[in-house]
Amino acid sequence: MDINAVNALSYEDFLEVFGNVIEKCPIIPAAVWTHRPFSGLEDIEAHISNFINSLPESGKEGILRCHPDLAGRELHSGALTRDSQEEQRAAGFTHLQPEEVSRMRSLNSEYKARFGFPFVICARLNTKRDIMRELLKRLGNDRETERTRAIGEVKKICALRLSNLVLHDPPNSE
Ligand SMILES: NC(=O)NC1=NC(=O)NC1=O
Repeated sequence: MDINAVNALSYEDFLEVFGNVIEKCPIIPAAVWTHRPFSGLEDIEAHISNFINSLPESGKEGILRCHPDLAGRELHSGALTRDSQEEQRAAGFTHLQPEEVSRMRSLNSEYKARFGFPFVICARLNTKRDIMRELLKRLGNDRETERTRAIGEVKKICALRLSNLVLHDPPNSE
Protein backbone atom coordinates (compact mmCIF):
# COMPACT_ATOMS: atom_id res chain seq x y z
CA MET A 1 0.00 0.00 0.00
CA ASP A 2 1.49 3.35 -0.94
CA ILE A 3 1.15 6.51 1.11
CA ASN A 4 -1.56 7.92 -1.15
CA ALA A 5 -3.70 4.85 -0.46
CA VAL A 6 -2.97 5.19 3.27
CA ASN A 7 -4.13 8.80 3.22
CA ALA A 8 -7.35 7.78 1.49
CA LEU A 9 -8.30 5.25 4.21
CA SER A 10 -11.32 5.86 6.41
CA TYR A 11 -10.71 5.90 10.15
CA GLU A 12 -12.03 2.34 10.48
CA ASP A 13 -9.96 1.04 7.56
CA PHE A 14 -6.87 2.83 8.86
CA LEU A 15 -7.31 1.05 12.19
CA GLU A 16 -8.00 -2.23 10.41
CA VAL A 17 -4.59 -1.95 8.74
CA PHE A 18 -2.48 -0.15 11.37
CA GLY A 19 -4.24 -1.06 14.61
CA ASN A 20 -1.46 -3.30 15.92
CA VAL A 21 1.70 -1.44 14.87
CA ILE A 22 2.20 -0.97 18.59
CA GLU A 23 1.32 -4.29 20.19
CA LYS A 24 -2.27 -4.23 21.48
CA CYS A 25 -2.36 -0.41 21.57
CA PRO A 26 -4.83 0.60 18.81
CA ILE A 27 -5.33 3.92 20.59
CA ILE A 28 -1.92 5.03 19.28
CA PRO A 29 -2.55 4.68 15.53
CA ALA A 30 -6.08 5.98 16.23
CA ALA A 31 -4.56 9.12 17.75
CA VAL A 32 -2.19 9.74 14.83
CA TRP A 33 -4.85 9.20 12.15
CA THR A 34 -5.93 12.84 12.70
CA HIS A 35 -2.53 13.98 11.39
CA ARG A 36 -3.22 12.68 7.87
CA PRO A 37 -2.40 13.28 5.10
CA PHE A 38 0.99 11.72 5.87
CA SER A 39 3.95 12.64 3.69
CA GLY A 40 5.34 9.12 3.92
CA LEU A 41 6.16 6.15 6.11
CA GLU A 42 8.61 8.21 8.17
CA ASP A 43 5.88 10.77 8.85
CA ILE A 44 3.59 8.11 10.35
CA GLU A 45 6.50 6.81 12.41
CA ALA A 46 7.33 10.32 13.63
CA HIS A 47 3.74 10.98 14.76
CA ILE A 48 3.63 7.65 16.61
CA SER A 49 6.96 8.38 18.26
CA ASN A 50 5.85 11.88 19.29
CA PHE A 51 2.63 10.48 20.75
CA ILE A 52 4.55 7.91 22.83
CA ASN A 53 7.11 10.51 23.94
CA SER A 54 4.28 12.80 25.12
CA LEU A 55 2.99 10.16 27.54
CA PRO A 56 3.84 10.25 31.25
CA GLU A 57 6.10 7.45 32.50
CA SER A 58 3.07 5.45 33.65
CA GLY A 59 1.64 5.64 30.12
CA LYS A 60 4.90 4.41 28.61
CA GLU A 61 4.96 1.52 31.07
CA GLY A 62 1.36 0.75 30.10
CA ILE A 63 2.51 0.28 26.50
CA LEU A 64 5.28 -2.05 27.65
CA ARG A 65 2.79 -4.12 29.64
CA CYS A 66 0.83 -4.77 26.44
CA HIS A 67 3.72 -6.82 25.10
CA PRO A 68 3.69 -10.59 25.46
CA ASP A 69 6.77 -12.24 26.94
CA LEU A 70 9.24 -13.73 24.49
CA ALA A 71 8.94 -17.53 24.67
CA GLY A 72 6.19 -16.98 27.23
CA ARG A 73 2.85 -18.65 27.94
CA GLU A 74 1.06 -16.81 25.11
CA LEU A 75 3.51 -18.26 22.61
CA HIS A 76 2.92 -21.77 23.87
CA SER A 77 -0.85 -21.37 24.18
CA GLY A 78 -1.17 -19.82 20.70
CA ALA A 79 -2.54 -16.57 22.18
CA LEU A 80 -0.07 -14.28 20.39
CA THR A 81 -1.13 -11.71 17.80
CA ARG A 82 -0.10 -12.65 14.27
CA ASP A 83 2.61 -9.97 14.32
CA SER A 84 4.08 -11.18 17.56
CA GLN A 85 3.85 -14.85 16.55
CA GLU A 86 5.77 -14.08 13.35
CA GLU A 87 8.39 -11.99 15.16
CA GLN A 88 8.97 -14.61 17.82
CA ARG A 89 9.21 -17.34 15.20
CA ALA A 90 11.75 -15.28 13.22
CA ALA A 91 13.96 -14.97 16.32
CA GLY A 92 13.81 -18.73 16.89
CA PHE A 93 11.54 -18.77 19.94
CA THR A 94 9.17 -21.34 18.50
CA HIS A 95 11.94 -23.98 18.55
CA LEU A 96 13.53 -23.71 21.97
CA GLN A 97 14.90 -26.59 23.99
CA PRO A 98 13.02 -27.14 27.27
CA GLU A 99 15.96 -25.72 29.27
CA GLU A 100 15.94 -22.60 27.06
CA VAL A 101 12.22 -22.13 27.69
CA SER A 102 12.69 -22.33 31.45
CA ARG A 103 15.68 -19.99 31.29
CA MET A 104 13.63 -17.40 29.37
CA ARG A 105 10.72 -17.85 31.79
CA SER A 106 12.90 -17.25 34.86
CA LEU A 107 14.80 -14.31 33.30
CA ASN A 108 11.52 -12.72 32.17
CA SER A 109 10.00 -13.05 35.62
CA GLU A 110 13.17 -11.73 37.28
CA TYR A 111 13.08 -8.73 34.93
CA LYS A 112 9.36 -8.13 35.54
CA ALA A 113 9.83 -8.37 39.31
CA ARG A 114 12.63 -5.79 39.12
CA PHE A 115 11.04 -3.26 36.76
CA GLY A 116 7.30 -3.86 36.97
CA PHE A 117 6.97 -4.23 33.18
CA PRO A 118 8.02 -7.00 30.78
CA PHE A 119 11.33 -7.21 28.94
CA VAL A 120 10.75 -5.85 25.42
CA ILE A 121 13.17 -6.12 22.52
CA CYS A 122 12.72 -6.03 18.75
CA ALA A 123 12.85 -9.77 18.05
CA ARG A 124 13.29 -9.36 14.30
CA LEU A 125 16.61 -7.56 14.80
CA ASN A 126 18.04 -10.13 17.19
CA THR A 127 18.71 -13.86 17.43
CA LYS A 128 17.50 -15.73 20.49
CA ARG A 129 21.09 -15.73 21.76
CA ASP A 130 21.33 -11.92 21.39
CA ILE A 131 18.04 -11.61 23.22
CA MET A 132 19.06 -13.76 26.15
CA ARG A 133 22.32 -11.82 26.40
CA GLU A 134 20.47 -8.49 26.23
CA LEU A 135 17.99 -9.62 28.86
CA LEU A 136 20.81 -10.48 31.26
CA LYS A 137 22.66 -7.24 30.53
CA ARG A 138 19.62 -4.98 30.83
CA LEU A 139 18.64 -6.52 34.16
CA GLY A 140 21.49 -4.41 35.53
CA ASN A 141 19.97 -1.11 34.35
CA ASP A 142 18.07 1.32 36.57
CA ARG A 143 14.33 1.66 35.94
CA GLU A 144 14.51 4.99 34.10
CA THR A 145 17.23 3.80 31.73
CA GLU A 146 15.42 0.53 31.14
CA ARG A 147 12.05 2.15 30.45
CA THR A 148 13.67 4.40 27.84
CA ARG A 149 15.51 1.49 26.29
CA ALA A 150 12.38 -0.67 26.15
CA ILE A 151 10.33 2.12 24.54
CA GLY A 152 13.12 2.42 21.96
CA GLU A 153 12.62 -1.26 21.18
CA VAL A 154 8.84 -0.74 20.87
CA LYS A 155 9.54 1.94 18.25
CA LYS A 156 11.83 -0.45 16.32
CA ILE A 157 9.10 -3.12 16.35
CA CYS A 158 6.64 -0.48 15.14
CA ALA A 159 8.97 0.68 12.34
CA LEU A 160 9.33 -2.88 11.04
CA ARG A 161 5.58 -3.53 11.24
CA LEU A 162 4.92 -0.27 9.38
CA SER A 163 7.48 -1.11 6.66
CA ASN A 164 5.54 -4.33 6.07
CA LEU A 165 2.37 -2.30 5.55
CA VAL A 166 3.44 0.82 3.70
CA LEU A 167 5.67 1.04 0.62
CA HIS A 168 8.68 3.24 1.30
CA ASP A 169 8.17 5.24 -1.88
CA PRO A 170 4.93 5.30 -3.82
CA PRO A 171 5.43 3.79 -7.31
CA ASN A 172 6.49 6.59 -9.71
CA SER A 173 3.48 8.31 -11.22
CA GLU A 174 4.24 7.80 -14.95
N1 LIG B 1 8.46 -8.93 24.93
C1 LIG B 1 8.78 -8.72 23.64
O1 LIG B 1 9.83 -8.17 23.32
N2 LIG B 1 7.87 -9.14 22.71
C2 LIG B 1 8.08 -8.98 21.36
N3 LIG B 1 9.10 -8.41 20.72
C3 LIG B 1 8.85 -8.49 19.36
O2 LIG B 1 9.57 -8.10 18.47
N4 LIG B 1 7.65 -9.11 19.16
C4 LIG B 1 7.14 -9.44 20.39
O3 LIG B 1 6.08 -10.03 20.65
